[in-house]
Amino acid sequence: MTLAGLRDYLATIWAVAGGRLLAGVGLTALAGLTEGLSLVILIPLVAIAMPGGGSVLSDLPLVGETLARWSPDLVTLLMIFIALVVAQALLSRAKALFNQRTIQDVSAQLRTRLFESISYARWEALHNRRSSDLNHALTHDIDNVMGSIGSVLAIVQACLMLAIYLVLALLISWPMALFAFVIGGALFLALYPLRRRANRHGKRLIAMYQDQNATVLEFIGSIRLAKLFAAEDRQVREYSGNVGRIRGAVLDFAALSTWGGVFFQIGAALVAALFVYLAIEVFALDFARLATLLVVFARIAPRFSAIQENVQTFLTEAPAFANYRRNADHFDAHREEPALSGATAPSLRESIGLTGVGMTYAGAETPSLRDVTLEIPKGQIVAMIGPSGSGKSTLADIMAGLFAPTAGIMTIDGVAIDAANRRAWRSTVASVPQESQLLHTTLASNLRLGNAHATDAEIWDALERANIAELVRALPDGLETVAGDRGTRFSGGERQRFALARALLRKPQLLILDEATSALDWENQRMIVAAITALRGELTILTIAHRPSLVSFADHVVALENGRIVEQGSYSELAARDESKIARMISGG
Ligand SMILES: Nc1ncnc2c1ncn2[C@@H]1O[C@H](COP(=O)(O)OP(=O)(O)OP(=O)(O)O)[C@@H](O)[C@H]1O
Repeated sequence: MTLAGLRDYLATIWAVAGGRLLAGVGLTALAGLTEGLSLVILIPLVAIAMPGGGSVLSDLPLVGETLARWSPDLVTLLMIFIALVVAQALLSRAKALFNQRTIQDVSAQLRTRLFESISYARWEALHNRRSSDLNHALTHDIDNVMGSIGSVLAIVQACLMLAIYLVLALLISWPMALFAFVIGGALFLALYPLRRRANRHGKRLIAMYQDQNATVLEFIGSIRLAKLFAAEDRQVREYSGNVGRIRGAVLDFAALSTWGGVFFQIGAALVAALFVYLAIEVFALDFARLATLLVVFARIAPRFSAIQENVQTFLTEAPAFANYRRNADHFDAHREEPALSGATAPSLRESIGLTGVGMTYAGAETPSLRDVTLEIPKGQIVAMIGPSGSGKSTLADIMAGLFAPTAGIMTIDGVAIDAANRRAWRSTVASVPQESQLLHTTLASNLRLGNAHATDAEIWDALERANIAELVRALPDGLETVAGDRGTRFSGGERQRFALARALLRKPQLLILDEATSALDWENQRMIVAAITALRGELTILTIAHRPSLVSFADHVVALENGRIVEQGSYSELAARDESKIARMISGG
């Protein structure tokens, strides 16, 4: 993580949880103090048990004389001890809750913020991204950032506790305290190369999890395909290979990171042995102080290793914040402005115009559309035909306001569709794609995706128009029937008719059917065509089709080839011309 990255990381946490962080530090300090005092109380306790212990008390710096004068009895000391431990336990609990809330708040904010950035990004910035990478960014990356915040809090708090213990230890015996801290610090620094290597391993692991995530998502999306091609073996091999690599990497990581603990434990034991030797042989420390110092250091050692472990976790997990930042910035830079402002969609009263429209996809060498000029009067049904790859879907996406063309303009009654009103225009367009999906919820909720405020009467009207009302009426749960995962409860033709009903509920200014009937049998095609034909004059419709039966009802037919319009006219006019595309389609050429 670069310095600027670290500053950004800390500033982000501070912006969400600034005040609470300070309160957390305050609670930690209080908990540390009470814990420290509950240890110091050991000195008078041990002193009471020792003959002539009074002199031990009066030798203590700062509080010695007061304690010696007060000379508390055993029961009082024990009660103070218990009170301190109770206070410390309650303070530690409050601190843990504070920490958890800070972590959850930051994570909720980062997740929502990234989700928003992705949701409002222009389609150009999204359509080529692997969905598994987006999933990874929203789940694993943020989980890692949460983990790293937990370690930052733990590091800050452990440092604070160390400072408190250091003061206590200095009060008890400053030469011994200095000795222990210098050696402890040196041990910590000596383990730096180990931490660096662990960090590199951590980064490798993140990349592997990302790969695994992609494999799983692709697998789930293509189970049917794998079955059809009997390619389960390949998928299982790919997955198990990935799992095996992750297993190896995690074990390597564990082998490496656990060495830190081993070295630290051995180092701490050596230091403790040396410490006891020096305390007895060189500094001739009394038993009460030696025992208390040993207890204090016994508490300090785990804190040092906690810092060591948390620094390691931080270095492994904090790079995810850089990923988060890169993604959020990328999608923000492609934000569809003004996504949330009140830009209104141009209203279609006369015609949709395309003038010299061209489209070259990012990274593509040749344009997918060139110089398309077309006028679609309101209320007309326009059919688009052309071979595969001729640019039909690209043109439909531009007309739906999903993409901005890279050349030329699209107008509604002469008003240009641009960055400012493209999203508003899109919200008045409805599309029925080649294969419609339904969400795993009730039919009513699925249909209301088209129009959240649609009344039941409007829903039934749309179902009638889409030729599917009868089927819904026959279902025991009617509109409350759950569609099943991706709508598998219904056939492809039924799903298409639900999708058409959903599109109609939107009362769109333009309805786009992108090969909406191509996957259907004759009966289902007939039903959809009947539904579309009944909308003539009422809606402006763009339909993309391969078969003549699916364009014969159109008012106007446009043929595309290699991204250009090569022919257009009325169906009957084109059908009558021997050499026309339509004539060739009808004769099966
Ligand atoms: N995201 C993309 N990046 C690069 N090239 C693309 C992208 N999407 C489509 N293309 C290319 O643009 C051309 C037009 O594609 P498009 O999907 O519009 O054709 P189509 O006529 O709808 O084809 P089909 O009938 O097979 O669906 C094709 O050559 C395709 O490879």
